[in-house]
Amino acid sequence: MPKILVLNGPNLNLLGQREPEVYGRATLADVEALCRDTGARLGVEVECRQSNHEGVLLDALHEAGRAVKTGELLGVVLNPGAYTHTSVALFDAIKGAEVPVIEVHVSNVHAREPFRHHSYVSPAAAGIVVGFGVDGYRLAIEGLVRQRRA
Ligand SMILES: O=C1C[C@@](O)(C(=O)O)C[C@@H](O)[C@@H]1O
Repeated sequence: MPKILVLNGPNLNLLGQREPEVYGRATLADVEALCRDTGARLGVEVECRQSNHEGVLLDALHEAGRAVKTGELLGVVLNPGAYTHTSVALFDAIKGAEVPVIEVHVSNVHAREPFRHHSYVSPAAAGIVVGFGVDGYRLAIEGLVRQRRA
């Protein structure tokens, strides 16, 4: 069965308790269950990982790039959290590993503080889903599967 990696970055382990007026009440476990259910409906296995460490995210993207080349992985659904707005290294990893990435943000970053308006990840992304709450993960998985099966 083809696979998708759902990769969550810093502070997303706090979903559900973290600023619920911005991010809602769903926990990371809820999000991961939603992702696995979405994958099951589409005939895709979903692996979920979360890290608060930039280097761990980079290593996961490099590994994902290798798995895409062997045909084992379709791509990555990535919520880079605050690294979205700071990390040239994430941009370089996505480009360098040649991994199809759908960037997801739970909140509408463009309606928030100006420092959230710029993303280093977006120019390297194959698609972007912003502002749909945690349902954005479902939309991103559906979009990635459609893109990769087209
Ligand atoms: O950690 C996050 C979460 C976020 O990526 C989102 O999902 O809305 C938006 C980022 O600006 C923020 O730093």
